[in-house]
Amino acid sequence: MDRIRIVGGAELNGRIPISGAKNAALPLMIASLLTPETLTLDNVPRLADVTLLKRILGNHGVEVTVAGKRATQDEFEGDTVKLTAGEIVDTTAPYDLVSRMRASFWVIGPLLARMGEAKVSLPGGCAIGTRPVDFFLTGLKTLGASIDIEGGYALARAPSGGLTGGRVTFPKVSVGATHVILMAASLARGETVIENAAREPEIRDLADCLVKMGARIEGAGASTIHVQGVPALHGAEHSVLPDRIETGTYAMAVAMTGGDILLEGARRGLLDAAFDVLAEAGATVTETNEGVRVARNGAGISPVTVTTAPYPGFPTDLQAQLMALASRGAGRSSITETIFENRFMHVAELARFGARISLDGDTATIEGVDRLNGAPVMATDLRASVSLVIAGLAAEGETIVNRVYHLDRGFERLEAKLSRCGATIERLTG
Ligand SMILES: CC(=O)N[C@H]1[C@@H](OP(=O)(O)OP(=O)(O)OC[C@H]2O[C@@H](n3ccc(=O)[nH]c3=O)[C@H](O)[C@@H]2O)O[C@H](CO)[C@@H](O)[C@@H]1O
Ligand SMILES: C=C(OP(=O)(O)O)C(=O)O
Repeated sequence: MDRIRIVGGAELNGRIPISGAKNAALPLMIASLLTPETLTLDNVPRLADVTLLKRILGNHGVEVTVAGKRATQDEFEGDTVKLTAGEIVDTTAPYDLVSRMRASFWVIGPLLARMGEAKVSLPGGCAIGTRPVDFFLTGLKTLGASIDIEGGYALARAPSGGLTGGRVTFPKVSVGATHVILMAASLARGETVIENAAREPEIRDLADCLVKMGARIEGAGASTIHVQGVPALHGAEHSVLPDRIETGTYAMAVAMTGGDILLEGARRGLLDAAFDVLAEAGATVTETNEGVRVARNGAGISPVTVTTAPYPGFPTDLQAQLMALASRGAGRSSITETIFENRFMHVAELARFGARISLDGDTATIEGVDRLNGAPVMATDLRASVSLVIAGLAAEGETIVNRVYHLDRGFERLEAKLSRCGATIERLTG
């Protein structure tokens, strides 16, 4: 099993290219199931989750071709992926594939809308909470579907005339359920109104692509979305938006190690809440026409008080990375996690570096320390893993991060991106 070895203590200086967003690429690829024509996606990141989704879509009959753009190892441009679901050959998404990635459950929306049926295993994904799918199922029922849970699968059927529009009001903001109802409603008869919709930029990105495919959607990016269903969608070309979580992660890294990094292609406006917190912590954040520049020179890290929230609030997917940063703060920080009930697995691992963190319910209190010391640590989920990398970069001495397959789900060529900025970081294979 691969591990990552880091020798910490160096500042980060230089440029880090930001990849296409995992959490946009996945629903965009799934949207290819809605049309028999070709959907061409540009700027698709090379990630384990993308590879797995290609397999899942292939199982349904989607032809996937990839045209990589990189001629040399130093080029970080994303892939162009063409997806053609000419014929859906299988409406079942099996357990062994779906259990490995939460987003694979989302095929239920387009399969049901286009084929009138879907049998999809209940999902897996990062172990950060119970993560039920009740909002998806209630929402699809509102569009007329019947749903049974049998043998660990959701069996969904549309009425004989297909799905019909309806008013879907989510009790709580859900990114995945918003993606799924958006896709299903695009091919339903009549109007669907989605209330308390997620406002994450990845929702807007999916909606923009669906509109290029012929969907009629208004309000994506706001809490109420109106969809007028159309009988069929067609092919389109779309470029995946930059990854705001990757952006925030490298921004936290340089805020922690010190130095000056240009996050190429990043957009500040996708991540205002996190950049505001970084500025409060002592980093300088400047938007340029090439991306976002983050620097911390000389000054220490100020403590912060942060609560995670749905967009435009501070993202839960940056909570672990912020905790790593706060562990070196000059004083007491407080971080409250409101999205997932079990997203503190990194606390025990950060303690191995000498971080002083105590937990009380959904709130972590972090007493900043003057130095962290490198240690062997274990990655537990995607964002927790990268918080350990950040801590390792700032710690004195050697850190070994075990179970790095979590990192490969969401961070493209992490070691290459960091080592070109002065970090001592390498992958130990086998
Ligand atoms: C692939 C992808 O885009 N993953 C992101 C997506 O996950 P995901 O779409 O799974 O997260 P949701 O927004 O659905 O989850 C938000 C909350 O709603 C709850 N819930 C959700 C659905 C449901 O049917 N019932 C229910 O109770 C969840 O357990 C959680 O407490 O948004 C999360 C919140 O920003 C991010 O951390 C993930 O990185
Ligand atoms: C939690 C995440 O992914 P998933 O929803 O696929 O588990 C994530 O991207 O941080």
